[in-house]
Amino acid sequence: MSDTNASRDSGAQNPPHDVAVLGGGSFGTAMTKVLGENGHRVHFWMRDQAQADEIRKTGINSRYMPGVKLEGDIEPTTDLADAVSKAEVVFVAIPSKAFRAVIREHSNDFRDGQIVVSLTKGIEEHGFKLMSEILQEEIPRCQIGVLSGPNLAAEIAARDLTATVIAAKDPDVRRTVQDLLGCEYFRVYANVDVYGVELAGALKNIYAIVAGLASALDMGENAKAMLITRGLAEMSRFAVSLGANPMTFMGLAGVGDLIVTCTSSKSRNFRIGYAVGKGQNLDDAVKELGQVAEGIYTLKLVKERSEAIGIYMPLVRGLYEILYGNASIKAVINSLMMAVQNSDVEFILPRTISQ
Ligand SMILES: NC(=O)C1=CN([C@@H]2O[C@H](COP(=O)(O)OP(=O)(O)OC[C@H]3O[C@@H](n4cnc5c(N)ncnc54)[C@H](OP(=O)(O)O)[C@@H]3O)[C@@H](O)[C@H]2O)C=CC1
Ligand SMILES: O=C(CO)COP(=O)(O)O
Repeated sequence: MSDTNASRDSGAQNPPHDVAVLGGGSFGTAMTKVLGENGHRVHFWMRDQAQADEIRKTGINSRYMPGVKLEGDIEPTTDLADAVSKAEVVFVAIPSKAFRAVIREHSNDFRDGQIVVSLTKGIEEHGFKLMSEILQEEIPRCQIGVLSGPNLAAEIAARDLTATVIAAKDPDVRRTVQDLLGCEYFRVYANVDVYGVELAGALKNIYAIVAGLASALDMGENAKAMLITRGLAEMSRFAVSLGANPMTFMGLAGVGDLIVTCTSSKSRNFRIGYAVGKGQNLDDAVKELGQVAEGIYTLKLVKERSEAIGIYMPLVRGLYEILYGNASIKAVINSLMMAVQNSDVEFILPRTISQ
């Protein structure tokens, strides 16, 4: 598949590069599309040979993005070592549950100084590790970045105007990723708070589930605004206690991503919450979704961790009781509404500790 000229008019002003995208799901496909349209040669790795064959033949990933045609110099492959060896920059969009295993199996294929960027918004079960920490452990000789923001895959694939954040310690990594991805419909802002950007992307999935529940229950607009804003207070309280910069939560990777996933049924996490709010059981909702909803795993890990370190997260606790403890939604809402009335912005007015 090679149609480089068709794509050079899409806004890319930089010379073409060889890049790799690992993960053939919705987000890997969306980012492959941006990179391909920007004129880069994309070594697009997935584990399913039939899927790679289909993309090579038709340009379409019908399982994850039906009707979306990938244009440009796209090389679908099931050979990860080959994809990585040819790439200057590697983007990883593999769900958090499989992330370490895939990287570890191929750790020798990465080169010294190669830029590796995680696109994954999740947390590893054992040790509460974020994906950039896994990359640091498995391929420490690489330069690592994290891309996160309000980035619904389907909208990016439709070339809807979108912005995201590249977080990396090294300014060259930030600039390289901005140059590779930026175009007339996709803007890449920079941040140096890697931990905050990455944790924000994982945490907001929990509140997207809460928002889906609220939508299923036909809650009013006031309630939706309350949930989003208190979600922001709760996730930033937790993240700051672990070392994130509170200001990151005012940016695209914080409040930006929270807004998009809490207000859109295009979010898979929102859809899970909506289904449960309509009475469907969690397992059936996940099966029916057929794609990853990281929030259901993140919820468990954050509940455990917040309790271990003594951080008050009433929405996390309430959602956990609904999804995993069989609590009635009505009882949880009542207990949240009747809790001690407290500080709005606790970075200005500290919370009253009451429990
Ligand atoms: N979709 C979105 O809008 C966005 C997603 N993200 C994040 O990107 C990450 C990936 O999500 P997304 O692409 O949407 O997920 P999807 O559910 O759309 O696709 C999952 C992909 O991961 C692959 N996969 C699953 N297990 C393994 C494994 N063991 N080894 C190799 N590949 C595996 C699947 O392959 P197979 O089909 O063969 O099972 C499939 O290609 C998530 O962390 C998500 O939060 C971030 C921003 C936006
Ligand atoms: O992270 C996302 C948008 O920024 C995608 O959210 P979902 O995984 O809930 O679809």
